[in-house]
Amino acid sequence: MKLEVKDLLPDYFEQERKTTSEIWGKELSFSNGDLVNIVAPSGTGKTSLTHFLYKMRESYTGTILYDGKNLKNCSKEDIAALRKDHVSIILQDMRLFEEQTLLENLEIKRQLNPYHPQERIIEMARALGIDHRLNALAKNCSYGEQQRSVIIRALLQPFDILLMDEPVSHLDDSNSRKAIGLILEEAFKRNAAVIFAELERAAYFPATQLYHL
Ligand SMILES: Nc1ncnc2c1ncn2[C@@H]1O[C@H](COP(=O)(O)OP(=O)(O)OP(=O)(O)O)[C@@H](O)[C@H]1O
Repeated sequence: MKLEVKDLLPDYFEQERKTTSEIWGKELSFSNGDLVNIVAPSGTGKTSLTHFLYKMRESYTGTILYDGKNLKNCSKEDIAALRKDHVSIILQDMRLFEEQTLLENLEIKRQLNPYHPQERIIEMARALGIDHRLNALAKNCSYGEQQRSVIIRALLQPFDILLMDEPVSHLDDSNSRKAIGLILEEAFKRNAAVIFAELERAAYFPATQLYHL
C-alpha cells in the first residue's frame, strides 16, 4: 500500500510552518517496508498528523492519498475497510474498555479480524512483561501496563501501515526497547510500513527515513 501526503497543513497552523517543517507543505510517499521516524517536539502537530492520517479529523488543507484514493473522499465503508485490513494505530489516548480485563480488551480486538491465534496474545504479553496482569481490569492497570496492551492490540490485526503517536511515552528505556522490538517483529511479518512520531529521535528504531515535523 502507498500513502502519499501532499502540501498538508492543519487549518490552525500559520503558512510559515511549511517553510520550517520537513512534513507540512511537502510531498512525501510511504510504502510497505518503510520505517519512518518523525521527530516532533511538543506543539509541532504530531497528534494532529496522526489523527489526519487515520481520518479521525479533517481540519487540514492539502491531500492524503491511500493507493491513490483521497482520504477526504472515502466513505464510511471505505474507512472501515482501510482500518480493518490496512492501517493500524497506536494513539496516545488509549481507549481501553475500563471495565474489561486487559485480556478481554485484546480478545475483543483479535476476534474482529483474526490475524493471530489467541495464544499469541499471551506470548506478546509475556514478551512485554504484562502476562501476569492480563486478568486485571484495565481501569486498575498502570499507564505503562495499559500502554503495552494498546501496543499488543494494534498488532492483532493485519496492516500495511502502522501509525504510532508516542507509543512508548509511559515506558522506561528497557520496556520501550522491548515494545519497539515486538512492533518491528510484527511489522516485518507483514512487510508493513511503520510511521513513528516521537518527541526525540528514538535510537533503538532503525529508521529508513527521518523527518522533522
Ligand atoms: N482543533 C484545534 N484547533 C486549534 N488548535 C489546535 C487544534 N488541535 C491542536 N491544536 C494546536 O496545534 C498545536 C499542535 O497540537 P498537537 O496536539 O497536534 O501537537 P503535538 O505535537 O502532538 O503536541 P504534544 O507533543 O504536546 O502532544 C498545539 O499548539 C495545539 O494547541
